[in-house]
Amino acid sequence: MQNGHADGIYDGFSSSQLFNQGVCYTYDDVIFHPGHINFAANEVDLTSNVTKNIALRVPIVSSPMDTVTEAEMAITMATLGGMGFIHYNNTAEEQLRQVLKAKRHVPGFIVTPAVAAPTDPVSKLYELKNTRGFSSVCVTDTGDLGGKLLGVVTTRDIDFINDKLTPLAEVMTTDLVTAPEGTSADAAAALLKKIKKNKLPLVNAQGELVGLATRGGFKDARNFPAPGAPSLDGNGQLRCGAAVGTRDSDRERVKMLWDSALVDAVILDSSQGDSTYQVEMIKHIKTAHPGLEVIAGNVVTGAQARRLIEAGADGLRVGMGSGSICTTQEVCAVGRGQATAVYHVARVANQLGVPIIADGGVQNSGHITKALALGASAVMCGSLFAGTTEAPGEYFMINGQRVKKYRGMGSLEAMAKGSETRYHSDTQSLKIAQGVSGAVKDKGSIRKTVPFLAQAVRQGFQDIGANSIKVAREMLYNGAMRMEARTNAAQAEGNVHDMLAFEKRPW
Ligand SMILES: NC(=O)C1=CN([C@@H]2O[C@H](COP(=O)(O)OP(=O)(O)OC[C@H]3O[C@@H](n4cnc5c(N)ncnc54)[C@H](O)[C@@H]3O)[C@@H](O)[C@H]2O)C=CC1
Ligand SMILES: O=c1[nH]c(=O)c2[nH+]cn([C@@H]3O[C@H](COP(=O)(O)O)[C@@H](O)[C@H]3O)c2[nH]1
Ligand SMILES: [K+]
Repeated sequence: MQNGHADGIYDGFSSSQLFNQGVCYTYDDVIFHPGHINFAANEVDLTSNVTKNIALRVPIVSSPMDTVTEAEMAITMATLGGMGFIHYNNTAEEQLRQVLKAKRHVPGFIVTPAVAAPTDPVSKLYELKNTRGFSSVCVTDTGDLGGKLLGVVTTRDIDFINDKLTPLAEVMTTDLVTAPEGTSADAAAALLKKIKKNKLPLVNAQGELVGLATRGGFKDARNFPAPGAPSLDGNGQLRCGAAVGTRDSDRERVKMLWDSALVDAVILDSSQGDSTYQVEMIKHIKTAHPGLEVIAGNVVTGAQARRLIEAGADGLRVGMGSGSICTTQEVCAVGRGQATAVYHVARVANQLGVPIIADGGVQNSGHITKALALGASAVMCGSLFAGTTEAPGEYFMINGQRVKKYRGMGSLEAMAKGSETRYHSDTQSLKIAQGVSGAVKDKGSIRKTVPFLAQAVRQGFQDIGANSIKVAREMLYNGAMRMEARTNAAQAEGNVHDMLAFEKRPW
């Protein structure tokens, strides 16, 4: 037997013993016993399903929140082997635009190229340089990606232009080397090397700008860990999901996202998913768009899970009140400790063949290992990815710290933005906040964070003695995975202590 109970004396608890004592635990309360290692950490296979039919090499997804996931986050998550879910605190058209942008993106190319109109003034480039660090801009007839490419302006073109209102059309370079749509990132990099230019616009047969490769972008990529295989759909496009509600207008939204963008999965976004609204929506989607994966939730009990699975859910999101910005447990007195919620929902869902996503409360790699080892097939993160380069919004300063906004989707501020569709028409006239709004520190790019998180999780699985999520699952349910709850003192001991000064850098 694994984990040291060969002599018949049981050390620690099995999962079913630990989680059936009338106490709910969260990640920090629980600790695993080490198992036996007979494989390298690099050999640990984290491939796992986020829905019945979508597997991810890196089972980490970004939350559908308006300060976490728009196209840039979704593109980068999928490029790294994970996946992003576009929020729906916007119009259906805006959400579709974001999903399309992600689905059409080719990994290796610039995610959000700077594009201007020929009538835009030279000052526009200075503005782009200040706000986004760009030193050049593509000029198209519409001023947007998808418009006919007319030229490129770099800072070199405008160095000696004194009148900052001069239209870009007068200074742009029109003699351009371009590559056709469909050029691979490797071919684009090779061409840039050969032509000794900084920019390579991609154009389609109509001469419209569809993408941009830059020398800086390829050079930059070398500073990050190699991303590995991206998460792709059957057509070779990046995977991308989206959140929706359960109102009538959401049926239209889902239809648009599916018909126009082949969105991979929709999340029915609610704090309490066990409702007739969700049951009906799941049935509607599975009938109207059978190829589309539906993730329902959120739930925290086996009974809730069973109802949504029986309605046809392809995945479940688990967590109520565990999020860093959540006040649901305080305001509504309903929820569950996240480790216990993950364990119990996973037990039911795994039996019924439906994967679950542990959503909220993930603060570090150890929490991801715990969620996956306790039965989740993927984790969803908000706060961990808020404040990164890829998160929506601009950086600003608070007390000398560079920060970005992060807010709960049930905060007054977020509701005020989305209230028209979501709350205005409701019977509920008094709005009660279930989340807060604030800011988080600049965390740099997720291109660094996600690979390191995945590697730390592989290391955790190695310590547990499981070389894959499948093996961990067997150990969880046959009692081989041993664990205990930690007292407050044991938790304190597990953290850094008795240091006068130290720097805690995870990687
Ligand atoms: N995971 C968590 O712990 C929590 C998450 N949140 C997030 O905040 C946002 C808002 O969450 P909720 O307030 O739960 O949103 P919600 O849209 O599910 O619920 C808002 C109100 O509308 C009602 N409602 C829902 N669908 C309806 C329908 N089809 N017809 C009529 N009434 C309907 C609900 O019963 C509720 O009273 C979501 O993004 C959610 O993910 C909020 C609280 C907790
Ligand atoms: O009680 C809540 N009020 C809110 O306003 C709110 N907004 C998001 N969420 C949920 O929190 C998750 C993100 O949690 P983390 O920041 O801990 O990753 C998300 O993925 C959601 O499940 C909310 N919960
Ligand atoms: K909370």
